[in-house]
Amino acid sequence: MTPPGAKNNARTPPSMHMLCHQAPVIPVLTITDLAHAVPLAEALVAGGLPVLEVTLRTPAALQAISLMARVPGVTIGAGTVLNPNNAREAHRAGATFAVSPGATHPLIDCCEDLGLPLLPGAASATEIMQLIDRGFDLMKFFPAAATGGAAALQSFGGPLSQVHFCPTGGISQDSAKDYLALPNVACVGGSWVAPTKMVQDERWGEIRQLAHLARQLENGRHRANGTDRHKSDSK
Ligand SMILES: O=C[C@H](O)COP(=O)(O)O
Ligand SMILES: CC(=O)C(=O)O
Repeated sequence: MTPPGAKNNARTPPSMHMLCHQAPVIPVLTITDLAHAVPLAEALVAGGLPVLEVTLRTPAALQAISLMARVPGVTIGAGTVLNPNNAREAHRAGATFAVSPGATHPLIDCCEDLGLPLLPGAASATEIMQLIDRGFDLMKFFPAAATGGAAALQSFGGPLSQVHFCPTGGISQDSAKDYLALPNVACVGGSWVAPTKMVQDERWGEIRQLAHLARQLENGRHRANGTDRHKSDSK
């Protein structure tokens, strides 16, 4: 239910749908060393994953977003956006979308004011319904594996079929297939394409390979979730 005082005009903008349909996987990145930001983004985009989420969990995150935003072909978003201040900082740094593990009305209102597309998180039918009330039809499902995985999303697809999801949390190259086969999954998010040790060791070629494998998950994506769908979303 929209509480008194909360604005009513938030919604999932068409651009957020388009981002989620650009590639089957959005890498979720936590950057500790700023020197890794650009080569990491280059490796991921070269492997076929152009939409990246940098979590605001490290002191380097905002500067990393600014640097990665300038890498050709990359669309950069901020993750772990928990409150209006996080949203404003991410927007100022150059993030073109925001991702949150949950959702609050102040965060939704702030992103709406900034014109910053938001992918809000939900993990239960009630949370999904509250976001539908705020106008959203595309959400993060977090923590995906721990909250019932693909089976839970399949069940939500019955009563809440108007909503599409980007499940994130505990997803691997293997389990991603089960999610992407569902008609209500737009894409999945995950850190497996940029493992911490591989980033620390600057093994960019291997990360590009992981991204390339993840891109191939496109082949098992549900037909309604292919690149054709976003054309109708953006009308
Ligand atoms: O906190 C979780 C991140 O959003 C991504 O989850 P993951 O590391 O399990 O892929
Ligand atoms: C986990 C998550 O949803 C985030 O960091 O944005």
